[in-house]
Formats: sequence, structure tokens, C-alpha cells
Amino acid sequence: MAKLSDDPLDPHAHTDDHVVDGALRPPTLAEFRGQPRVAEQLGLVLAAAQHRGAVPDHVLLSGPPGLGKTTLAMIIANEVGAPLRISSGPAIQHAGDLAAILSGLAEGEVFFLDEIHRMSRPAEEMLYLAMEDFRVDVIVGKGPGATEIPLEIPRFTLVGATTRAGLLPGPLRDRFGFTGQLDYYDAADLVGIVRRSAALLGVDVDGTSAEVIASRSRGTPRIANRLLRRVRDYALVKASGRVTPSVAAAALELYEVDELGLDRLDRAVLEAVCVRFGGGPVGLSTLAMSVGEETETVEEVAEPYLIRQGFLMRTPRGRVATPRAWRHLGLSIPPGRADLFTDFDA
Ligand SMILES: Nc1ncnc2c1ncn2[C@@H]1O[C@H](COP(=O)(O)OP(=O)(O)OP(=O)(O)O)[C@@H](O)[C@H]1O
Repeated sequence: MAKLSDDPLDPHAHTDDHVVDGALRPPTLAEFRGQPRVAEQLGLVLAAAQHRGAVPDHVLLSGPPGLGKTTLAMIIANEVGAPLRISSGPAIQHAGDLAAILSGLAEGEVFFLDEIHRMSRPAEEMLYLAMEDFRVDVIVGKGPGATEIPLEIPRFTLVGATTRAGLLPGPLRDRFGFTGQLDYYDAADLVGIVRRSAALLGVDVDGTSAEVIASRSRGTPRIANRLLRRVRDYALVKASGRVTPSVAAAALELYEVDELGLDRLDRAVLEAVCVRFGGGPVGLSTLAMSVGEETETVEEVAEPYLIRQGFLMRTPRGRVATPRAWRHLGLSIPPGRADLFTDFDA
């Protein structure tokens, strides 16, 4: 579930900036940058549905937070000219909650269900029937006298979003006509997103400054937009509103975001593994305790990026630092450990 956080690099964090975030969402597939394969495939699904005069197939979008799942759901509704209804798995704990939403949909409406993997089991089973036959069975009464009354619902397009497609039960996954797996954005696409957002915010950001911001954004548009706003603020206060590459770098340094996109927590984690625990292996809860953070924060916010960047490894015995971690911290690998890394380019 979205949580409030002021960590500029937390991809889950929806700070009060999310009001601005909404204004930065591309409204059409043509304006959506990056994810070329998903965008093309989705475009085809929508165009084909329009040709057939039918409601588009159900769409499942999976991938890490902040990569554009909600944005794509809004684009789908916009492209087919249908209203959009938004809910999330944790908000639907009873099958009745789902029946109420589904029976209240307009014909052709797009129903965006975020965190679909966190829906309750009875609601999930009701969804199977709704997706396939546009029908729900409403149970009336209790105990032996309870009866199921079939209720027809309008044809709709379900757009399910999940950070982990693997957590969805097979029968649910199979009912989606199209699955789009979103991946981290490459630098060129992020530069494009930063420049588009800057124009919408009325900030002048040249290509090189946009690169400085993009390269520290962890491949995530939500982070890129957030860092852009921090750079804009810094430029306003300290540089008469002019964003140059050095102003962008100075602003991000002030917010403790380094040139690889690592923040204070990431570096604290690396330092703990390398220095305090001699490179590991160290268990997750010990590691979290040593940096004064919740286990979930270390596991969900810091670790995925550190692992993806090759700074950290997860092993059955705990977290282990790679040679890159020592190098990034400006430390040399202790003599006793160097032999462990003969497979790496140290
Ligand atoms: N391809 C894109 N082009 C431009 N901006 C984008 C793109 N993808 C995402 N964004 C921006 O990033 C922000 C986050 O996107 P969005 O809310 O759609 O992510 P999400 O995957 O739904 O995240 P979560 O699962 O955490 O809700 C949006 O405000 C949007 O402005």
C-alpha cells in the first residue's frame, strides 16, 4: 500500500507531491515514453478492440513501484474514451465489496485494481466469474438457507496491477488477455521524461542537466519527477531559477543522492555490511537493526537497487557485499576477503 515517506528515492513513497505527480502523467500512449514493447502491444490490444467495437481484454500490469502502472491504466481509459474506476486489493476484503463495485460500473468502464495480489480469497473467486462471464453470484442469507443469486454486470475492462506477478494464482493470471511486464527505464527514456516534466512545471532544464537527474533516478519515473522538483526548488532559492548541470548535481548532493542514485540509507547499509560485518554474510534483521531501520524498509527500499547494481548479494546465510561496494565507499577490500572474489573484476 502507498505510504507516506520523505525519502526522495523511495519508489513507494507518495508524498504530498503526488498532486503534482498526477499533472505530470502522460495522458496518451503517444506521450508515454519508454517500455516500447509493452506500449506497442497494448496499443494493438486497444486498437483491435476498437475495430471490433468491443470492450478491450483484461490487462495485467506487473513491475516495481513508480514505473507507470497507474499511468497506463489511466491511458487505457482515456484511449478508449471510457470512465475509470480505481480501487486496490487491500480495500476489497469481502466479496460483497467487490460485487458492489462491479455492479455499479458503467458499460465499458475501465476498472483499475492496484495491488491485485492482496485481495481476499473470496473476492478473488468472485472476480474469476466476473472477468469471464460478466456475472457475479451474490449470496443471500446465511447458513443452510443461503442461496446464490446470479447477477449480470456490465462488460468492463479490468486493469490489474501488481509488483509481483508471481504471487497471483494461476487461474487469475490466466484470465487476463494481455500481460505487460514493466521494467526499469533506460537513461535516454528517463532524460525524455525529465525534460517533458520540466516543461510542464515551467522549469528550463537542458539535456545535460536532465542527464544528471536521470542518472540518479534508479530507472524510475516517479523518482525522476521527485528529484526534478528538488532540483527546481534548489535552483529557485540558490541559482535564480536556472538549472545547470552543476546546480542539479549540487541540489542532489544536498539531498544526499550520489551519482549512482544511492542515498543515505543505501550507503549506511553498504557501510554496515562492509565495515561492521566485515563484508558479511549478515542476516537481514541484524543489518536493519544496525542501520536503525525497519526490516521491510531495508528489504523493499534499499536492497533491490543495491542488488540490481551489483553492490550486494543475497545468499542463504545472509547479505554479502561485492567488491563494487567497497570500491564505491572508497575502501579497499580487506586482505582476508579478496580471495572470495576471484570471480569478480575487483
Ligand atoms: N512512461 C512515463 N512517462 C512519463 N511519466 C511517467 C511514465 N511512467 C510513469 N511516469 C510518472 O511517474 C509517476 C509514477 O507513475 P505511476 O503512479 O503510474 O506508477 P505505478 O507503477 O502505478 O506505481 P505504484 O505501483 O507505486 O502506484 C507518475 O506521476 C507519472 O507522472
